[in-house]
Amino acid sequence: MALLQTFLKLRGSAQSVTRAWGCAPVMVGSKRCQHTAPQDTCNWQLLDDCFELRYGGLVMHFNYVWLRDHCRSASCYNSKTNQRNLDTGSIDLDIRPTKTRVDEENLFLTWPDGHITRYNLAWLVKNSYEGQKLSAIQPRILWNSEIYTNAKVPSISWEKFMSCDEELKTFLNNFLLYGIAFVEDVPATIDATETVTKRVSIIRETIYGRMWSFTSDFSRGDTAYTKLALDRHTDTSYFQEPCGIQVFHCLRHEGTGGRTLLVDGFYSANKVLEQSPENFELLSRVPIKHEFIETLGNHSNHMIGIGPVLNVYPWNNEVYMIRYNNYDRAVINTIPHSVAQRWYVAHRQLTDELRKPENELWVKLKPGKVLFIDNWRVLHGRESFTGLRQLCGCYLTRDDVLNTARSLGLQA
Ligand SMILES: C[N+](C)(C)CCCC[C@H](N)C(=O)O
Ligand SMILES: O=C(O)CCC(=O)C(=O)O
Ligand SMILES: [Fe+2]
Repeated sequence: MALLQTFLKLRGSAQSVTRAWGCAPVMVGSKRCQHTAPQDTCNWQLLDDCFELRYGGLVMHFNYVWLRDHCRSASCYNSKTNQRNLDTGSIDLDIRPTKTRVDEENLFLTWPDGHITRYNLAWLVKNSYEGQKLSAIQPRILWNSEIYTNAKVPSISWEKFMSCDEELKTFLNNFLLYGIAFVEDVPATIDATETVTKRVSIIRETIYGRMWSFTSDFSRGDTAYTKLALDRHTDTSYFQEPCGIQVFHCLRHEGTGGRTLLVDGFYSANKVLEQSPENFELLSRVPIKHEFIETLGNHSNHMIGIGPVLNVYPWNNEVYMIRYNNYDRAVINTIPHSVAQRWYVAHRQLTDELRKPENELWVKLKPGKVLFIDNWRVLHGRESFTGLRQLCGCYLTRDDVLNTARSLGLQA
């Protein structure tokens, strides 16, 4: 759908696209393609190092080995298992097609051994680098407190959530768009929290257990197990793959304070990108370490995670994960002194953005209200509190949550 929109948006500008040809065309062709707009033609050229295709307002370049590798014929690709049969290692790296033909909907290439590949033109648009570059892997709505509040995202109630797939789909759609979502009226027990969680996906067991429930008893070597305030952070930044989703359910609180703070890390990252691309680049290129060291009675834990603060897809600069935990950030020894100052400046800019009061969403978690947080995107924190407060929850594996979303027809 998104691609189709891109496609439609760009089509009008096709005529104005100009480009200096990289190398002398060997062969050119042109075909009016009836299935789109009347004047939507598709032009192609066999260049020395790639096949150039102009179609649907895009100028696309396909490497020849790529084209051979992506043959979807029955002998090259098993469409029952969606797996490649073709041995990529057997393709001549200097391969070129011997014949090219285009009809209304398809491109046909004949290879030196006589094998013919048919590519649907819309498939090529969708799967081209140029097409991919224009669309987001994950469409999102970046938010500050006002944007999120004005969006009036509805909470889903437990009964409907458990019984109706459409409700689960709405919930996941909101979760993917905003990075947070709530289920209300859940029985205030660990079991019910587990049930509601399993409706979404598979629980990720960690050093904290599967389902956990904690109070301020300092049973683990971490500030979370106290009554102290916690500044905004992502959890398990010290895992090589930080947990994708965090679930919180406050089962009881007899006291004051203890509100939960939520901040959209991608909103702030985007501000850094807009204001200072160099700072964004530093935060996305320079790897740092996070660490968790804990000594329990007869057992100890030492976790280390290495990666940049901002993890981005290099082809479109889309952020897909933020690691931000000033408590758990380890000694920095992965940055040469010549870069350290600039990195701290960049980190400060991101910190300033994350700390702007207008970016803070404060919620008081009450028994019955289960919060799902995208731990790769939305930072959480808490206000200090008094009295007995019991919080339960768990982590989810990200791949499996996205899998559920895709199975319901969502883009994830
Ligand atoms: C959620 N639970 C209480 C189980 C664990 C808390 C882990 C806290 C740790 N500093 C981190 O940020 O990962
Ligand atoms: O107590 C809270 O509200 C959250 C503490 C925390 O950051 C955590 O458990 O990960
Ligand atoms: Fe946390």
